[in-house]
Amino acid sequence: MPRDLAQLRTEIDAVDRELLAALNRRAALANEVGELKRAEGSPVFRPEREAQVINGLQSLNPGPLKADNVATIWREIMSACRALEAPQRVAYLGPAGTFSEQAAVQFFGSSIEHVPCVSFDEVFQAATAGTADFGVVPVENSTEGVVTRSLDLLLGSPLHIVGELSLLVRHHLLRKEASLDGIQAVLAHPQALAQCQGWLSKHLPQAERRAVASNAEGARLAATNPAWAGIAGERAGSEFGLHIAAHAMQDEAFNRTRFAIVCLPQTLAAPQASGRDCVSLVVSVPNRPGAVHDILVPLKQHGVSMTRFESRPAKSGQWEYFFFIDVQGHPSQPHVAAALADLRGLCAFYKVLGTYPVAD
Ligand SMILES: O=C(O)C(=O)C[C@]1(C(=O)O)C=C[C@@H](O)C=C1
Repeated sequence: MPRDLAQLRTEIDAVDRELLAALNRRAALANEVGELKRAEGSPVFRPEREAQVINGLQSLNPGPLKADNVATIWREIMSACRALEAPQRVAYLGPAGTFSEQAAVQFFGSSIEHVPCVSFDEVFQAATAGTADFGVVPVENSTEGVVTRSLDLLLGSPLHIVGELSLLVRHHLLRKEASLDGIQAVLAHPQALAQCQGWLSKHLPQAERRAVASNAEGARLAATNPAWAGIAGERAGSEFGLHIAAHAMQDEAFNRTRFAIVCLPQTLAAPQASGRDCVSLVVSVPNRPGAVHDILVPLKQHGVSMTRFESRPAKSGQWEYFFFIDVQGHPSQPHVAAALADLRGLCAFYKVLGTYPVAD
């Protein structure tokens, strides 16, 4: 005879009790790990170990839970265990509801201490001064290209990149009404205004476009005036009690933003090779013909793929540039180490920004 709803729920309750007991045994073990780490002064967050745990469980998973669910659930379990070892403070461009906050939670899980900042500069300052353990900053958008301020800050900062995350960014038009009627101004971060410019020109050609410090700030202001709308994600909409007047109005359906996770070198050693890694560098070359071409030759000679090549003015007034380069691989691989050593010899300035596993 098939079991009825009450019987099934009784069984679910029993399984939940087993899960609760098992999770608390796990948390107690993590507490002990935390004591060991405190005694030896080593970092709490070990992304390569967390990746191993998730990959191991996914390969053992008999279903019906999907592999993605296994990853999401264990990311949260490990986030909670990590927080027992020591709270991890993560700085990002706030206020609550920004895509940067979403990226922070997606990378670290939700058991973090939030350090919302008013600018990317403040995110770098917080992580450098030690008021945050990590910073999360956008570095590139698939529609608008590089986030120049983040690159400029990376160049001059002691922080290094220890991870990245690629977030699907869906912008919604948020306001106190669910319609487009009577909107006089649209308030958002300049990046979001740029990512939605086609839609705005078509649907709200008369509305003023007003740049504000963050999308969540635009949403917060839109909640104070019915003639204003913000552009932000769902998180900001629910944070400020706004309606979605237009859904996913970004010009590119698959609009993604890449975020870098940064910290001081002593907070986290460069991750060991994961098998799918990347080295981010910033270099400058002597001002002579062919110098840019020359730095690419070692990569070709040693068979190393370059996945990014971005230039930023050196701000010397001399038409000199810094080049932000990402190459595939890990310095523990001899061909990568050889290519980087040769490249370094050709540069007037050479700085490794970080070695980390690439995001999906
Ligand atoms: O294995 C460790 O080093 C732990 O601290 C345990 C644990 C976990 O919960 O599995 C928690 C935090 C680390 O980032 C990695 C894993």
